[in-house]
Amino acid sequence: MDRIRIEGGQPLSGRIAISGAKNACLTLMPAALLTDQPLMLTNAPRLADIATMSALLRSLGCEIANLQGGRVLAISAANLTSDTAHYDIVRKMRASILVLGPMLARHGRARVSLPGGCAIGARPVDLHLKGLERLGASLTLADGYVEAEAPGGLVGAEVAFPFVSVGATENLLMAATLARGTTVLKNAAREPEITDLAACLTRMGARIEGAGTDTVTIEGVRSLGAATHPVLPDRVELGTYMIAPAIAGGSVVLTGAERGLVGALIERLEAADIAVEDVPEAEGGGLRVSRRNGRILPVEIATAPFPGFPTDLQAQMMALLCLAEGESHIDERIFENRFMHVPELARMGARIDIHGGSARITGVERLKGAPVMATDLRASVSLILAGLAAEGETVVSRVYHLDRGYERLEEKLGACGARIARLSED
Ligand SMILES: CC(=O)N[C@H]1[C@@H](OP(=O)(O)OP(=O)(O)OC[C@H]2O[C@@H](n3ccc(=O)[nH]c3=O)[C@H](O)[C@@H]2O)O[C@H](CO)[C@@H](O)[C@@H]1O
Ligand SMILES: C=C(OP(=O)(O)O)C(=O)O
Repeated sequence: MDRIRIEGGQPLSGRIAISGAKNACLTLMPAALLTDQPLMLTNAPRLADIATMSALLRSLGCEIANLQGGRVLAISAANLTSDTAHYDIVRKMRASILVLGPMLARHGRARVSLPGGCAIGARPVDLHLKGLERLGASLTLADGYVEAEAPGGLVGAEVAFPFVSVGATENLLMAATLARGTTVLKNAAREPEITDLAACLTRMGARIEGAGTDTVTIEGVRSLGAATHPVLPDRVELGTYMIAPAIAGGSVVLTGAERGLVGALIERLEAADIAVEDVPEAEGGGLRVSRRNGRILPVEIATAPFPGFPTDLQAQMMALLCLAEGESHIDERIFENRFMHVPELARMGARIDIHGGSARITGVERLKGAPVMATDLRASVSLILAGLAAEGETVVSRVYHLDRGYERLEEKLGACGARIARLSED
């Protein structure tokens, strides 16, 4: 298993190009199941999770061509050969559940393994299932699989989510594009990935209004067609690399970055006395993030659905606040067990107390390098960030978690002066 070694204490300077969004691509790929015409996704990230979604779609009979070294995915679901998403793939990645809505909408039948819990929480999919039932699907559970049927096709309905779910909104949005009549999704997620999915579905011929607000209306159409769609920039990768110069010192320009994707992060970084500036288009555009002289200021954070502070940046922000002058607080309100990075950060000298979903972080003057273990995707990258600032050597093991969501991480940070290397082992 590969490990990543970091020699900390190097201020960063340079440019980092932001890749296409993992979480957008993971919902755009299953959208291809809605049509027998090709869907071409440009600006796709090259990540383990994308390979897993490709494997899942291929297991259903999709043909996928990786063009331009995987930057462009050409997906055809013209000849589906299976209606079953098997456990051995689904267990690797929860986003696999996103094939359920599109398969059911186009074929009136789908069998998808239930994903099961994961490190950051139980993560049930009840909202996905109840929503599809509202559209007329009949669902049964057998052998750990959801068996879904709608032989006469799905029928539009009002679906009011009791709380915001990104995945359930995506599954229902896709399913509703081919349902008979009008579907109204209430209390829908407003994440940029939802807006991107709606834009792609619209290019394919879907009729959608209100994406990006909490009420989305979909007029079902008989069929969808071919489209080419660029995957939006990855706001979690962007946010992670914005925190890198904040914690390590220096100044980094993030290209392909959009302020609107990370508004809540920018607001908290500025409160912590980190400078975030727009780079003029004439100079290539993007955002410049710089550490000011002196200590980081402590801040209060509560994670929330978009446009609130994203749970996917909570661990990275906690790493930064370990070095603040004073006491910060973080409330994790989306997932019940998303503090696995805390004991690892503590091994590097951080002072963090956890009470339920709340963390109190008492800033220390410096962190010290240590061998640490990655437990999930964002927890792993918070250890990389801490390692950039720490004195001495940090070695992060189990980096396969990182490879799910960060493309060429060592290269991107190394180009800005970080002393970071992958230790490959067979
Ligand atoms: C592939 C992808 O896009 N993953 C993102 C997506 O995950 P995902 O779509 O799984 O997250 P949700 O927004 O659905 O989850 C929000 C909360 O609702 C709960 N819940 C969700 C569905 C359901 O049927 N029942 C239920 O109880 C979850 O356990 C969680 O506590 O949004 C999360 C919240 O922004 C991000 O952290 C993930 O990176
Ligand atoms: C939690 C994440 O992904 P997933 O929903 O695929 O587990 C993430 O991207 O941080």
